Amino acid sequence: EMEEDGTIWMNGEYVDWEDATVHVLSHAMHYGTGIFEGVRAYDTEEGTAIFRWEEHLDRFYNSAKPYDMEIDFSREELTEATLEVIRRNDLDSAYVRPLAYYGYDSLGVSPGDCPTDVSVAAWPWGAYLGQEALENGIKVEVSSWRKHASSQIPTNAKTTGLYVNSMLAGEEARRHGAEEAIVLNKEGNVAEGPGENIFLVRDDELYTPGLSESILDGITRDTVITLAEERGYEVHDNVSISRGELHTADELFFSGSAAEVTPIRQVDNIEIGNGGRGPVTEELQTAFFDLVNRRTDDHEEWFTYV
Ligand SMILES: Cc1[nH+]cc(COP(=O)(O)O)c(CN[C@@H](CCC(=O)O)C(=O)O)c1O
Repeated sequence: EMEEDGTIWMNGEYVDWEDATVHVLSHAMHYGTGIFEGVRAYDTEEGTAIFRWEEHLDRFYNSAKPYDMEIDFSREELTEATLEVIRRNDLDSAYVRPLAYYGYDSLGVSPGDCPTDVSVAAWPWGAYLGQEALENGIKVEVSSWRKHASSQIPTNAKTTGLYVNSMLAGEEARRHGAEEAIVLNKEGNVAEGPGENIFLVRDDELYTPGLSESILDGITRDTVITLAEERGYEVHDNVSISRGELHTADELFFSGSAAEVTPIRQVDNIEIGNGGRGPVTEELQTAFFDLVNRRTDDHEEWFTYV
C-alpha cells in the first residue's frame, strides 16, 4: 500500500504526492519507454545512507543511452534531489525510485520531440518478499515465459517496458502457488528472477549467470560476489546454469536492491538442499545486512549519507 502523502521531485521541482501526475498521452505510458532505478537507503548506525548510489546513478545514465534519452540533470542535481526527497519525507530508511521517461508531446512509436522527463520518489519498503522469506526462504517456479534475449532488447538497461515480461512470469508463478518465478533465457538456461539476480551454491562454491545470459547487471549481485570473495569463496560469475542444476543445487538465493538476499527453498516443488536457508546463504545474508546497516566499517565508499 503506498503512502498517499509526501514529496516527489519532478524535473527540478518538489511536488506534493497527489500533484505528481503525467499526461495520459505521454509516450512512456503507451510504449514502455522509461528507465528507472531501485535503490535502498538504510537506517544505519551512522545515520541514513543510500547504498551504492554512485553505481545506481551510473546505471541510470547508461540505461538511457540505447533509447537516445537525454537526461538534462547532472549527477549532482540528481543526488541532491534524492537526498532532499528522503529528508523532506522524514524517511530513516527508504526505497528510492528514480525514473526517466519519454513524456508528452506527440504519439507514435518514434519519440519525436517528446521530452525526457525525470522524477525521484522515495517511500518506506520493507522486505521485498516478506520478512519470513528472508529467514526461511521462498518457493519459486520456473516460468513458462522466457526472458527477453539481449539480442532483442538491451537487458542490461533497466527499462520499464521489460517488466511486462517480469510481471507475466511472476504472476504465473504466484497463480501456481509459488512466491516468485525463475526465468530462463531464450537458450533455456537460467537467467534471473523477475526482479532479482540468482546465485547457486554447490560444494561451497558460488555460481551466477554471466551478463551474456540476458540478465540485468545487478549491483547487489556485485556486492554479494565481493562479500563472498572476501570470505574466501570461489565465485563463478560468468557461467551458464541449466534448469536441472537448480534442482540439484546445495543452495539457491536471489539478490536485488529490493530482494536483498532472499533464500530459495523450493524450485518446481522440489526441495533445495536443507529445504530452507542454506548455511552459505545465511553467512552472506548476514554479511550483507551487517554491511548495509554499518555494523562493519567495510566499503565506506558504498554509502552516501543523507
Ligand atoms: C530484472 C532484474 N534483475 C536483477 C535485479 C537486481 O539488481 P540490483 O537491484 O542492481 O541488485 C533487478 C532489480 N529490481 C528492482 C526493481 C524491483 C521492482 O519490483 O520494481 C529492485 O530490486 O529495486 C531486476 O529488476
